Amino acid sequence: MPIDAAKALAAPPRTAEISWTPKDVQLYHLGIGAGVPATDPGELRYTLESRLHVLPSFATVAGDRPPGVIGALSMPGVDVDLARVLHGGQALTVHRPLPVRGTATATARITAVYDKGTAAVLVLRTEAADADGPLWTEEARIFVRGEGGWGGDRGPSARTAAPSGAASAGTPAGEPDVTVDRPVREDQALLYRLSGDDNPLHADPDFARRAGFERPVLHGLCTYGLTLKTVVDRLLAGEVTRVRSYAARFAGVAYPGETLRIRLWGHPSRQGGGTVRATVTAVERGEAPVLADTVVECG
Ligand SMILES: CCCCCCC[C@@H](O)CC(=O)SCCNC(=O)CCNC(=O)[C@H](O)C(C)(C)COP(=O)(O)OP(=O)(O)OC[C@H]1O[C@@H](n2cnc3c(N)ncnc32)[C@H](O)[C@@H]1OP(=O)(O)O
Repeated sequence: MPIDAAKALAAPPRTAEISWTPKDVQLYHLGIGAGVPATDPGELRYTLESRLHVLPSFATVAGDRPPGVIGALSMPGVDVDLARVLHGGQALTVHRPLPVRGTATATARITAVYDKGTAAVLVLRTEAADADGPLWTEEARIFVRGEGGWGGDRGPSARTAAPSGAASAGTPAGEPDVTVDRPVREDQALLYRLSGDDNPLHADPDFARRAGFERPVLHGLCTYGLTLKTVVDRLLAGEVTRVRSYAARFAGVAYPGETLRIRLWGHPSRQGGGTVRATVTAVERGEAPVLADTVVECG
C-alpha cells in the first residue's frame, strides 16, 4: 500500500541540522516577489543586506532541508507519486524573531494521516530550535489525490461553514479593510524553486500536464509568503517581528503570470496585537479561490 498510516505514524522523528545566511533570506524574498519597486525603502528591508529583516514564512524553506520537498514525502510508510501530491495547507508559529543568519535543528514527523476516501491528507509537523531554544513550529498538510479508501480516520473537514453575511464559505463577513491586486511574475515559480522546492510541478510543462494542469502551477508556499508580506507591509507597518502565527488553506491553484487579489480584514495594533484574516483569489479566472481560512495572529 503506498500509504501505510500505522507505519508513517510510528516512524521516529527525522532530525536535520539546518543553517541559513542572509543570501538565502534575500533569495527567498525575491522568490515571493519582494523588491518591486526596487528602491522603495520598505522593499529594501527585504533585499538589502544592510537593512535585512526576515519574513517569518522564510521558516518554511530555511536550511534547504535535505533532500527537499521530495524528502518530506519519502518518510517511512509514505510512497506516493509526486504528480498526485498537492500542498493542502500550512501553519506556522513563530516562537522568536528569525535571525538573518542562523543554525538550528529541525525535527520532523508525520503526526496524522487522514483518509478522505478518494484522497489522503498527511500532516507533517516540524519543530526548529537553536541553542537559545525553540524558534518555530510548522505544520504542512499534504493532499495526495487518488490515495485513501482504507477505512481510516477522516480527520477534520476543510469545508468551512460560511459566517453569516459572508459571500462564500471561508470568507470573513463585511468589507475588507485592504484589497491589493498583486501581479505574479511569469518566472516567479522558477525563482521561488531556487529556495529548495524543486518539485517539477512548478517548472516542467510535461510533468504539470501529467499532474492534470494546463501548465506549471505556482508553489503554494510562494502564495503563502507573498500574502504574509502583504499583511506585514499593509497592516503591520512593515514590522516582521509582530507576526506570531500564520495559517492558510490552499483552496485552488495559482498560475505564474496571474494577478492575485488579496483581501485583508483586521486592525492589529502595536499595543494589543490582533487577528488578520485574508482571502486570495485569481483575478483572471473569475476570482477562483487560491487561499482560504487564512489567519495571521499579530503582536
Ligand atoms: C514539507 C512540505 C511538503 C509540501 C508538499 C507539497 C509540495 C509542493 O511543491 C506542491 C505545491 O505547492 S501544490 C500548489 C499548492 N496547492 C494547491 O494548489 C492546491 C489547491 N487546492 C486544490 O486544488 C483543492 O482544494 C484540493 C485538490 C486540495 C481539494 O479539492 P477537492 O479534491 O475538490 O476536495 P473536496 O472534494 O473539496 O474535499 C475532499 C476532502 O478533502 C478535504 N480537503 C479539501 N481541501 C483540503 C485541503 N486544502 N487540505 C486538507 N484537506 C482538504 C475536504 O474537507 C474533504 O474532506 P471531508 O469530506 O472530510 O470534509
